[in-house]
Amino acid sequence: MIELEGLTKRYGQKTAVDHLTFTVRPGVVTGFLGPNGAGKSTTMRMVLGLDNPTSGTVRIDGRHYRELQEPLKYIGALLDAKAMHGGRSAYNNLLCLAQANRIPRRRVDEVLDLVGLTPVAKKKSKGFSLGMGQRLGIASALLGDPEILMFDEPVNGLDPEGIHWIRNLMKALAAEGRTIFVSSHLMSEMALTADHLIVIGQGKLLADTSMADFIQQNSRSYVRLRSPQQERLRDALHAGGFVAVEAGGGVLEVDGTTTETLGELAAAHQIVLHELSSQRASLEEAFMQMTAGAVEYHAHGTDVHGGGGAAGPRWGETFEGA
Ligand SMILES: Nc1ncnc2c1ncn2[C@@H]1O[C@H](COP(=O)(O)OP(=O)(O)OP(=O)(O)O)[C@@H](O)[C@H]1O
Repeated sequence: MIELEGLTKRYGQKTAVDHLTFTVRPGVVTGFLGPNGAGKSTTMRMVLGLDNPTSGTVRIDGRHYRELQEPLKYIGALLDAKAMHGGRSAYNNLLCLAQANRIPRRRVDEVLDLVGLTPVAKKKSKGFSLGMGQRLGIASALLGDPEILMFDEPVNGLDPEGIHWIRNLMKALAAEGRTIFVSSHLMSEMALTADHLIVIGQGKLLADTSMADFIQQNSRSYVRLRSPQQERLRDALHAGGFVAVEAGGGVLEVDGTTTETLGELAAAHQIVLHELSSQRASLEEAFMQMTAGAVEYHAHGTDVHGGGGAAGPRWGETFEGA
């Protein structure tokens, strides 16, 4: 378990992390989400004692990182995959780490096998592709067989096969009862991986919620209808107490109902339908719209939020306790 209490980090005038209080629990994958510059990496560095908080505390199973003896056996982390010694082989990188932490040599072979790097174990890591580097970083995180694992943007720059592999690995580690904390700025990726979400924007906690609740609250579902008898359809919907919104191209959208209900309503009025479909707005869109007010670095001259802009609802207005 990782527990943050009022965790704050200031760099001069800049508050990178602002009174964060939350708990990362075992047995599930917890996604740590926020736009670029939200403070995710700074938070993770403080968890590992690599940065000192300005105020507040962070505890790993009740203790500060510095109080842990042989910390790799408690918590493993992938923060910067390039942190490895490029002139050493993958095997020697891991062996040095193992020896410094009194971890048996055979564990090096085990983790190399686990991440699929055995065939290139003797190759210098500076020649590794981004994906191989990520795998080596993950091998080092797993070396001490820790109960807690933390990954900072692990799928950055990976190909689909690599992304799939990391996703399944994290799920499998959580299923073993471990605490998995993984950061990303991509909602779509988190939706496939995480069971729980912590969302921050400009260093502040915006949401601490289960993925199921997040999806339920943020992905609008509606029914799409098209008919050559649009006027009659609109009247029938209105008479039935439904609010139909015109979406252009002869399409009507109706919230809060099902295709079954509307199909039967149309049949009862003998209205011909050319389309009757259930739709769900993308979670990525909802995330971008909701974090719009907390985005630090906007692209100039383009609307990076696909029209959502800062007018969308803000995080924290949607979630209690945020
Ligand atoms: N050493 C530092 N000195 C000054 N400012 C810093 C330092 N480290 C981080 N910051 C600032 O703190 C803020 C949070 O940065 P951080 O890297 O933690 O965000 P992030 O959520 O991990 O972003 P990204 O998704 O881009 O990696 C940013 O505004 C960043 O510029």
